[in-house]
Amino acid sequence: MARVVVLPGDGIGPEVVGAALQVLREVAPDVTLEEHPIGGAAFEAAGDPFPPGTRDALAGADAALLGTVGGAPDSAWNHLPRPQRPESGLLRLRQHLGVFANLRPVQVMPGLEHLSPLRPEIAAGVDLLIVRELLGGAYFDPRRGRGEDAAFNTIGYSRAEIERVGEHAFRAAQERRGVLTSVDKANVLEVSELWRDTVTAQAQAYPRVTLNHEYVDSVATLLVTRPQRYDVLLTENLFGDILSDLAAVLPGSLGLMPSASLGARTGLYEPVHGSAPDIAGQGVANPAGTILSAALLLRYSLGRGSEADRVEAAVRTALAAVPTRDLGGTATTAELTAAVLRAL
Ligand SMILES: NC(=O)c1ccc[n+]([C@@H]2O[C@H](COP(=O)([O-])OP(=O)(O)OC[C@H]3O[C@@H](n4cnc5c(N)ncnc54)[C@H](O)[C@@H]3O)[C@@H](O)[C@H]2O)c1
Ligand SMILES: CC(C)[C@H](C(=O)O)[C@@H](O)C(=O)O
Ligand SMILES: [Mg+2]
Repeated sequence: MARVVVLPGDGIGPEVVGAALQVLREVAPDVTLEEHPIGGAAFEAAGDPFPPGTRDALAGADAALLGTVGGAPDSAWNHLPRPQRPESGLLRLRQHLGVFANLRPVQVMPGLEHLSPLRPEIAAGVDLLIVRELLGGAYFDPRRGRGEDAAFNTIGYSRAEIERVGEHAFRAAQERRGVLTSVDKANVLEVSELWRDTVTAQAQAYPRVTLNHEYVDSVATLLVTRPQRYDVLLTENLFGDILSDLAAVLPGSLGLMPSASLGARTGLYEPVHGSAPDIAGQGVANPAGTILSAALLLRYSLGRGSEADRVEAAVRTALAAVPTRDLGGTATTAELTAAVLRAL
């Protein structure tokens, strides 16, 4: 029987995960859901943002569903030694699982164009996928350091690291509209030169995919002015972090953005947004990104594509009927969740 490890985390994490669990229990009642602490909550409980108990629970699990980690700007957590901070717990979780390919789909769902702050002719029909490398680059490179008046980080990638995430992007493009845009800064960075060379060589194996290379600064503009030109975007870790928050403008809110992190037996599913300390505890967070992440979990880790389709359709219906506050509506977390459950 399938087993999913549930990691609510901090801030709005428990609120949005609570919503997704209601949906999962409805469409997949046979799946075992097991909650464990992560992030600041785990630091408070166990002195470690990724405690051994949570790590052990992941062994043999089919998937993990994560909420969010991290505190407000003035949180004491931000002054802990870096390995004890909530965000380090999340990075260690990703590394422990070995999930190097982070898929962040961005869709303006039919009938929900009005939720985008962009003009309808720009937003309508947008359906793109950001494939973000998740275990390399500046985030994990050991060549880093901080002195009193100087500090440095390094963006290092090996050909093998680029190839393995590239494979996910090429395969996704092949199954979609066949256009892959590799995002880099090859006009300035050597690491981007290697990225570009590697992806170009890989393209030989995917004759049905058209490969383009674009500079990340230019993509930042085109993503919100001409988003319909993109199908799959492949990018390194830090560029992908930034571009995926920017892409949230397209559907209308960070609260709508799901993600799937793949590459290992146990997939990790989490919304793209953070712990939103400004609205945490108020019951107004948009749970759609987490519910849609649960749909990705059903599709990719549990092989239940039809249930995933059902959940996605229900979210679309619910958002059209009762948009949450981040989308200009008034629905609370509970009201949107109830609407999703009704629409299933
Ligand atoms: N994956 C993660 O766990 C993750 C991701 C990003 C940031 N963080 C952490 O979260 C904390 C806050 O970061 P931040 O403020 O830069 O980013 P954030 O994504 O938490 O919030 C940015 C803005 O978007 C809003 N927002 C985000 N999610 C929403 C939702 N579901 N519904 C409605 N509104 C939503 C917030 O209210 C806020 O105004 C920090 O500690 C940061 O390190 C965690
Ligand atoms: C919280 C942080 C470590 C994380 C990241 O930078 O990967 C987040 O911003 C994300 O996008 O998932
Ligand atoms: Mg981010």
